[in-house]
Amino acid sequence: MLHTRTTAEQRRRALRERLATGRLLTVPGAFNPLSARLIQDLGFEAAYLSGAVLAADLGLPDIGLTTATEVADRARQTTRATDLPVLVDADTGFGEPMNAARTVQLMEDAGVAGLHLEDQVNPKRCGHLDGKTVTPRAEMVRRIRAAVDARRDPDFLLMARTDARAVEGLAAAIDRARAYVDAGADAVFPEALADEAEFAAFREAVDVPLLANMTEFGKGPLLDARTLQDLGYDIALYPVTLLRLAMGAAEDGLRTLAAEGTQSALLPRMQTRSRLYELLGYQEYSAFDSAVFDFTLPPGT
Ligand SMILES: C[C@](O)(C(=O)O)[C@H](CC(=O)O)C(=O)O
Ligand SMILES: [Mg+2]
Repeated sequence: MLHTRTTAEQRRRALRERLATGRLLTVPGAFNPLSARLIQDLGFEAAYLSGAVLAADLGLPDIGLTTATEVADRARQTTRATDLPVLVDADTGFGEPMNAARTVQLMEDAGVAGLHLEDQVNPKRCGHLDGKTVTPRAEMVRRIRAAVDARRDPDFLLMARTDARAVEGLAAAIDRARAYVDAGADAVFPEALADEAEFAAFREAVDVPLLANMTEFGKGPLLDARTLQDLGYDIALYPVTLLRLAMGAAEDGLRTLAAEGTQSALLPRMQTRSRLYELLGYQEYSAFDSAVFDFTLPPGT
């Protein structure tokens, strides 16, 4: 019902154990808490909270306008709706290394399983935009060390993202990733790699779990799960996929409604009331106390 069944510690452990299997973990981004539940219901084993999606959800571009507490609030809402481990996009850590430290504790308190911090300067921008600027390597190392020191649950996953590929080239990005691992990062997110050979080079050079960002309409190729598994990647991330699908469907639907004056033609594309109720667990609430409410649904709804 209202509650989930696992603790934050159990989910963090589950994510660690899942990563240790060496099998590719496919992680879709939830665009709201309900979609996190859908991700769980369809058998995925982790969900992502994207900075780009949260910003877009608020009608903002992904240029560092959202705050640590806004992200933590959404994270808490999300972890209440699913038992899956949730990985959170913590951008640059929202300021100085001490802000990154506070961000780690906020996210631990929000029940998430891990986060990634990137080496862009503040304010950051989407990793697939041009004109990014990265911090000096030593600054990012301080950011990571501060995050590691702040972490209270050793299973909380701290992932370092480097945006250096697009700024300083592949070799520099790899050097940075190694330095970030030495500083205590548990996993690495190499952003905006150009092709499969670059994915392979990164794998060759770095010893910790690696995340492949399969975001659409970006700078990199969309590699399928088999290819990523063969390349030795650990996480395939689909950060904005569900939002793009949902917004595409919403836009089409609005056009149809405006043109036809009724939504009737759209019904086959809609999630039905019964499917929504199934996802929300209505039956369980009703079984708990049918005096509170009961319901029957007409067939086909
Ligand atoms: C992964 C990412 O950081 C995100 O916020 O989801 C974005 C995704 C995107 O803008 O497509 C990024 O790659 O910077
Ligand atoms: Mg982001």
